[in-house]
Amino acid sequence: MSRISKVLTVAGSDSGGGAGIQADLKTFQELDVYGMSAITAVTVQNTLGVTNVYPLPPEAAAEQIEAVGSDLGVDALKTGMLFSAEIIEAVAAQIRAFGWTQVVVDPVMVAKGGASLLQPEAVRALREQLLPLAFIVTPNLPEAEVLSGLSIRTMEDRREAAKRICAYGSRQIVIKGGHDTENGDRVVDLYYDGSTFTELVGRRIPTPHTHGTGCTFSAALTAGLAKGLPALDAVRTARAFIQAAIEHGLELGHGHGPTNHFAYRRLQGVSR
Ligand SMILES: Nc1ncnc2c1ncn2[C@@H]1O[C@H](COP(=O)(O)OP(=O)(O)O)[C@@H](O)[C@H]1O
Ligand SMILES: Cc1ncc(COP(=O)(O)O)c(N)n1
Repeated sequence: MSRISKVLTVAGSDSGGGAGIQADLKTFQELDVYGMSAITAVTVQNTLGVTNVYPLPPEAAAEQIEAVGSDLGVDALKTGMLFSAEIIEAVAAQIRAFGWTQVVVDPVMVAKGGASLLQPEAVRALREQLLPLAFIVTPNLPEAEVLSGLSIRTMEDRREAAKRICAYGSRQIVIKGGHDTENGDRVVDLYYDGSTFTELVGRRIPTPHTHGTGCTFSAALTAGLAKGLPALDAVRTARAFIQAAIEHGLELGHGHGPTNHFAYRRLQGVSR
């Protein structure tokens, strides 16, 4: 077998299996990369919501990253739920120490049910410590508003927010459009590489089962980068992966169900 790409997720655990570390590892597996994890927090969560969050000590995140980085090696990594400024600082310090550049920052702030996954006072650390290390940052619309300080109504607002967020140091950005219900039957993600904007337009699937869409998207993007895809191609693959996963949602649980991580591979007819 040719050399397998190695991918690390630094994120929170979702006991329900649809978001966080669990979504990331499933996505990595489906995209034929070797998945590793550094857990930052354990959430008590199902499709109905998050009922508790147990953050781990910042050293726990740092030591897990050190363990995999020093032994197995990391071709690309993503960050998800980081919860506190102290964990962000510990994670950023490891990324700097290893000199990793293929870094996808998914600036997770709030779960779909409304529970906070990032302390409000940690936003500054996210902007100042982590964004300068990001190859691509992937906020949803509410996260883009917090990071840019702008209220985003129009595509023009979104482009301005993208520029402002990139000014913190991220090389590229995708502002995801899942929360924008003004676009009718379209969902539009906006990609910006520091000079050019690209709108990725997909069909909006009318479903409540979108738990873990952001995690899954950023995990697929990270897998693509690890395999050496150019950034925009990795973004397009991640869009296709999440589109299939939402379209063939599993309808599990009694609330916002998870997406279907098997769907993309099955639709591609890829066999291993
Ligand atoms: N109903 C939907 N139909 C199709 N694509 C969607 C839908 N909801 C979200 N997406 C896609 O899923 C990804 C995650 O989007 P979003 O919901 O904005 O992020 P988050 O899960 O971080 O809140 C994006 O690529 C977005 O376009
Ligand atoms: C542990 C954890 N991390 C992230 C999310 C956000 O999920 P989404 O991808 O739906 O925004 C979540 N609900 N739980």
